[in-house]
Amino acid sequence: MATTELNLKVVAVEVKDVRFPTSLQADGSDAMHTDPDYSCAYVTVKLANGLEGNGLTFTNGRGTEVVVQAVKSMSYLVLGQIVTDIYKDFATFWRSLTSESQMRWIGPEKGVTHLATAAIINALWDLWGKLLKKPVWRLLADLEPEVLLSVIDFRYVTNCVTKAEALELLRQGQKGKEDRIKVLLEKGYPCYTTQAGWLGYPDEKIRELAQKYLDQGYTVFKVKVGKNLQDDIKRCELLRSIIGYDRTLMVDANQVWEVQEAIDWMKHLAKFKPLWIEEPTSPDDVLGHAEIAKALKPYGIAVATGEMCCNRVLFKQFLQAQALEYCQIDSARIGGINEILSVYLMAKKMGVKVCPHAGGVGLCEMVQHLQMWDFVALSGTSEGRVVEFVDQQHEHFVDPCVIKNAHYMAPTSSGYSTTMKPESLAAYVYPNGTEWESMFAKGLFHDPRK
Ligand SMILES: C[C@H](O)[C@@H](O)CC(=O)C(=O)O
Ligand SMILES: [Mg+2]
Repeated sequence: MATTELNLKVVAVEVKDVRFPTSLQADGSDAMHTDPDYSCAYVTVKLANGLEGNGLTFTNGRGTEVVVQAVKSMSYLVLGQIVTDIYKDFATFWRSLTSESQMRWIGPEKGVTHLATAAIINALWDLWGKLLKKPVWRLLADLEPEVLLSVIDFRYVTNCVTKAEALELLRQGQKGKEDRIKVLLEKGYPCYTTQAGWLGYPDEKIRELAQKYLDQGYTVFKVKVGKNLQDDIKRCELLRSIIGYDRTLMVDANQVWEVQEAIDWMKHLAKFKPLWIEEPTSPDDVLGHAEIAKALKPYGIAVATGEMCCNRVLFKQFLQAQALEYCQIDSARIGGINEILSVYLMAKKMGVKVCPHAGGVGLCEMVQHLQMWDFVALSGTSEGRVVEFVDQQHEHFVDPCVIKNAHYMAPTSSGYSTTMKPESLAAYVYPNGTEWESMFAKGLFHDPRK
């Protein structure tokens, strides 16, 4: 083996359980997840030459330990590989993770194994960007359409989009690409905020935050609903009184309702003119979402979902059944970029707008790259599209997302913006991090080691 190849050998795959005590302030709370501790399984893939790729999947508190174990169980598939061999036939490598004969049984392609896949795959994309010295959005945009397609496993989606159709869509996307890159570098990509709308926040905090983000130039806001109708009405009234009716409001129920309940509840909130109801019911209920979408159409309310959609197959069904009008891909739930690209391609073919989810550790950092690639090289537009922005945990990243005038600025550093600061890892690794030790000592959380 040549020395260059040996330098590119994966010599270690490490995973850390990293947690933040967000439940203390009800940050990130919704009707279903009332006390989330924003967390991640943080993966580092190390090459013999010392270069490292970092990837993560978003989790909530205790669930992290299960994902960490899944990453450990799958890491043998990455260890010892020459990383450039992976990139030469990335779709095959991706399938080797998702179809590993024994691990597959506890998925397949969903839940913990798929979250672990996402963390590993995200680390490999970060590494690819670092090797080529490009931010991932640019790496994706620079790949020839044929090469880009070679990373995608089309198994199970060819009755929605074939490889040949995908190639055509990508070729179309090449037209005007350089101009759009210029626009992106200058203006960035539009975002909305959920920060003023967490369910556990008192009214005064909502008022303050809504005003703060309004003053910063935000025109699109999302608020959590679904626990108590009278409270929802009060919260929507409050937000509308601050942002007015010229700006956009969305509501998010995080899966708490039955199908009919969702329809009835939303009729009461229709007067607040929400653009969409997000996750009205179970994330697996394609036909239920279709029923809700049909019933709420006359009220001008669209259905958005996807942050807990488990894989490309379910996204395909949502699209085929016209069960969503806004497709909310999540950068860390389905199997990483390779699979997410197939969802973008299906959404493009079906004429559905992608408005990514980003409430969680590192999700804003990653998802900006994907939506920027879409703007530059696939959909060719940001019209009617917006990426979520949640102002949490960015300070722990080496290359955090940058927002100006309610737009994500295009990242310029190499990689996927997923590298966390060593001092943050030392403080928040669970349960031995210095911050956790101090919170246990203060009695704020139970120490699991006792
Ligand atoms: C538990 C998470 O904070 C969730 O509420 C995020 C979410 O639904 C969103 O950002 O949308
Ligand atoms: Mg949501």
